[in-house]
Amino acid sequence: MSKYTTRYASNPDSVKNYNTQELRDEFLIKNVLKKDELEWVYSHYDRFMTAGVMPINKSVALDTIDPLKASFFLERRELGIINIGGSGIITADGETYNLEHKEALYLGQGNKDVVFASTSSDNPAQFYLNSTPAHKKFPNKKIGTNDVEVIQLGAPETANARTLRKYIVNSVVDVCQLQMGMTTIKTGSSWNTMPAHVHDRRMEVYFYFEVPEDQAVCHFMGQPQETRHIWMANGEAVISPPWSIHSGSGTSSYSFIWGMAGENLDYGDMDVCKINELR
Ligand SMILES: O=C(O)C(=O)C[C@H](O)C(=O)CO
Ligand SMILES: [Zn+2]
Repeated sequence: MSKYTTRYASNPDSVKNYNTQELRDEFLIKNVLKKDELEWVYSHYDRFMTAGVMPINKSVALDTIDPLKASFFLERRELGIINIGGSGIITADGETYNLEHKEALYLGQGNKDVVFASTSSDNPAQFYLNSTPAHKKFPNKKIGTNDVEVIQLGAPETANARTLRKYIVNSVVDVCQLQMGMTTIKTGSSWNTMPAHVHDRRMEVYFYFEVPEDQAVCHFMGQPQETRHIWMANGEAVISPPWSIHSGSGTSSYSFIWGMAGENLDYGDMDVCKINELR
């Protein structure tokens, strides 16, 4: 049986009074990638679910969990998977998908038997998973590195030069509400998502990886005039409520996977904050 914990939605006025530990308990997801098991974080922001699995000694099945009250996990949900490890194999109702490093898979509503495996336990796959409620069945689709939409953002002068890769967006794959992609900060830059933005229409989760040992990312959250920070280590994720900015500055370069869900599928629907008006 897969494990899970629940995170309820919080009011921004209450969050203003949170101390460091309370902020971390509410929004930080530690140690996302679990060996040989799935452990979900079920957020009540848009009922967005986050997990990560490294199959090493055995393959791992996508079991349903009690809060879904569903006979199988994808009965009323869709799932996005990005592999940040070695070669992996995902089977979904008899179809096999081979996912190499930094390839992705979208699984639509209705897939009953889903199993995650690694090609080699010496270099296991590391599957990062986001799932959202779905109202319609769309076909499964593998997103290889050539299918991804790539954009360059920022500049070295403003310490925010980065490459953004859109994997699961509606110009690449048909989805109900899930969007996922990956951003890599270029060497010498530190900032992601600066200028920062909010999108009250959607919540978002950032999963930081490729953070070198002994380095960290300082993630900024909160309403634009009430920001707070959470220090993040490699392999940790953070929940961003719809009312919150989500931006980070690392002590080195790093990558992160962003996943979001909510009212619309318009990636560009963001309310950008003026840098010198942030507080
Ligand atoms: O570096 C960036 O900018 C991002 O990666 C932004 C995220 O994609 C995002 O927050 C989308 O709403
Ligand atoms: Zn965003």
